[in-house]
Order: sequence, then C-alpha cells, then structure tokens
Amino acid sequence: MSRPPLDFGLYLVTDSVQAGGWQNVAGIVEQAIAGGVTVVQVRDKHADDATFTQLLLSVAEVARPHGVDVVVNDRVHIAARFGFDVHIGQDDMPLHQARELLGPSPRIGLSVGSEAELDAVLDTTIRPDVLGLGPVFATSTKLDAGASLGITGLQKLARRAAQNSLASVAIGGITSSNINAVRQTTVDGVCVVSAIMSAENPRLAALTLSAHPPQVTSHTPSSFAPSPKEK
Ligand SMILES: Cc1ncc(COP(=O)(O)OP(=O)(O)O)c(N)n1
Ligand SMILES: Cc1ncsc1CCOP(=O)(O)O
Ligand SMILES: [Mg+2]
Repeated sequence: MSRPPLDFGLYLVTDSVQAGGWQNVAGIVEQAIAGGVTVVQVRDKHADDATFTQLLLSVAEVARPHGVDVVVNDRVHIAARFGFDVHIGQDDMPLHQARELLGPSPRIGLSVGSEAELDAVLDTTIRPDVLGLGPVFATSTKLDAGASLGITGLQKLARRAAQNSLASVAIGGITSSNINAVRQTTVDGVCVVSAIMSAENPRLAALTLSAHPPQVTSHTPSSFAPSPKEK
C-alpha cells in the first residue's frame, strides 16, 4: 500500500500536563504550527478515552486546515474509529494487529531503541511507515524511555533505516542546543515534546527548532503573524 510521503521535519508530540491541562493543547499546537511544526502526535497518558477523543478532535481542527498530519499515540482503536495515523511502541499493540484494525490507509509509526529492535522490524513482512528512534538523549518527559542512543547510536539506526527505505525520526531530550547534531544524521525529522509544550512562547520555540521556518508574508493569516511583542 503506498501512502503519500509526509514532511516529518519538525514533529511535535503533545503532553497535556506540560500544557497545563488538555484544554490548552490545541492552542499550543496552533502556535507551534505557525512556527513550523509539520506533524503532530496527540499523546496523553492520563486521559480516559472520551477526553482523549475530545483532545484529538480539538487538535485536528487546528492542524488539518494547515495540512499538518495528526497522529494518535497508542490508542489504535480511536485512530481506527476516526481514520487517523497512529504511533505505537514495543510494548503496545503488535504492528500486524494495528494494521488489521486500521486497514491499509493510515500510517503506522513504531518506536525503535536498539539494533535488535531494528533487526526485528527488518525481519517482518509488514513494515511500519516511520520509525521513532530514541531516546537520543536523557529526558524527563518519559521516565521509562530506556538507555540513550547518543548521536552515534542514532546515526547507526538511521542509516540502516534509510538503507532499507524506512523513514525515521529522532526523539528524546532534543532541544535547541543539540538539534543541529541530530539534524546532521540521516533521520527524516526531529520530534520534541517539552521543547515546545513547556515553552513560554511555543511559536518562537518551533521557529528556533524548525529546519524550514515558515516565511511570514502579507498573505500570512493574522493568527500566524508574529504578536506585537515579537516584532
Ligand atoms: C515518534 C515517536 N517515537 C517514539 C515514541 C515513543 O513511543 P512508545 O515507545 O510507545 O512510548 P509512549 O509514547 O507510548 O510513552 C513516540 N511516542 N513517538
Ligand atoms: C515520547 C518519548 N519517546 C521516547 S523519548 C520520549 C519523550 C521525549 O520528550 P522530550 O522531547 O521532552 O525529551
Ligand atoms: Mg506507546
């Protein structure tokens, strides 16, 4: 099944706690998209399914008009119900089962944190659409994230992924201070949580992290123009 390629350039994973509540997430996402975020994954480890669905649809409402893809973290049944893409980890639903539930169209992302996990992906006939490689650096956002790969470990995995025609994104502890080293590897994109969700100004944070910051023109919608204090 061929799914159109995505621009994974700056991939935001949301966190409702860092946002100060799930109701604040869509507003932060909207600002982050104005700063150059290209993909958004909705991740909330505490919400019940009804609240998660409200959160997801509120994010989709601000993201979709800008052509920004929305990905569901973990909850394959909700992604399947609404036709969203999904990201699953090694301890979540198996990839083949997720594909069965989702059907052929939605993209599936899969976490890979070691050479052995990548070996297992390459041994199977059902392939994910993108790999989430990490954690690259230590992170306090995900306490069970496992050992850090560092730039060298990331580059080894990213190169093997690319050699096998698999897209990959890097995640874990990525900030404006270390993003350049991450972008010098062969990953297709960079994921952040706290660097945007905890930022005082999510739009400026995204602008700083973006590989291709959006140009502000006279045609830029006012909701995307810089606020007076940024000018
Ligand atoms: C793009 C991306 N990569 C990795 C992860 C981590 O997924 P997982 O290992 O399932 O951990 P949780 O996010 O579910 O805590 C991700 N979410 N996104
Ligand atoms: C969801 C996830 N998966 C691996 S590390 C991580 C959290 C990354 O968060 P941050 O960008 O704040 O370090
Ligand atoms: Mg998961």
